[in-house]
Amino acid sequence: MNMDQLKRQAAARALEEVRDGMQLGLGTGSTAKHFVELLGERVAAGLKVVGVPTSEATRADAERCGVPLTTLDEIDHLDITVDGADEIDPELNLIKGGGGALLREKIVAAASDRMIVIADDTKWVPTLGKFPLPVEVIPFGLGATRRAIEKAFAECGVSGQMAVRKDKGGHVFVTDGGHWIVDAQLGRIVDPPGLAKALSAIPGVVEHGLFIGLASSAVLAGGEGIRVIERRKPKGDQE
Ligand SMILES: O=C(CO)[C@H](O)[C@H](O)COP(=O)(O)O
Repeated sequence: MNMDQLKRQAAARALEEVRDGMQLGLGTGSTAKHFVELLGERVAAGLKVVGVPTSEATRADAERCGVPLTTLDEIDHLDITVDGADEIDPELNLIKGGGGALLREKIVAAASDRMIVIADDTKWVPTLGKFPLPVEVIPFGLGATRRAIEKAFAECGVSGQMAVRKDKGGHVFVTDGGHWIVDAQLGRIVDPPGLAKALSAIPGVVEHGLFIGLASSAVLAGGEGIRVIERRKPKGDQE
């Protein structure tokens, strides 16, 4: 089975949790796209759900697949968000933002009763950090923001090269919110909750790709089948 088939399997397993009448957060990326497509098939067969997309790309996919959409202004909570991840550790802390949608993804995940992470099992790591950590920043004052980020890294025992993300054409990548992303090659993040807190305190940092205490479960598809890992601590508990 190839990687894409594994991603689709994980998406199909998460879909089993969806019930009629649910309000769903729709993630971004190649794995989340499988979920939206499979959800669209269920909607065509009569399932009643509404979704909040985490990016303009997912909005377009959901519209194409016939999934009815709403916003977090029109509804007061989401039952489940299903989204991919770039890395998942045994505490179900995540690195997200490889697709650049981390800000909306975090807003949507935080508004959800449950967040189910779907991935092929190569995303499962003992320690976060091999995947470059995305930090979404305001372009104004970027030099000052970068220095503050470096200081936060040093205080949290990590260091590494930082680069402003570029698109395929070599232009600065601009997020759906109009911000830029700095990707930091940290290698090994020893204290993800501590680093998340330090980055969140920096003026100029809009959001970062550390998702701490947000995932309720992870569905990992691999050569030997599907593993579902449940978070031990309640949602929002960062200790
Ligand atoms: O965080 C994300 C987008 O901002 C994605 O969930 C993450 O990059 C995983 O993507 P994929 O499913 O394509 O591997």
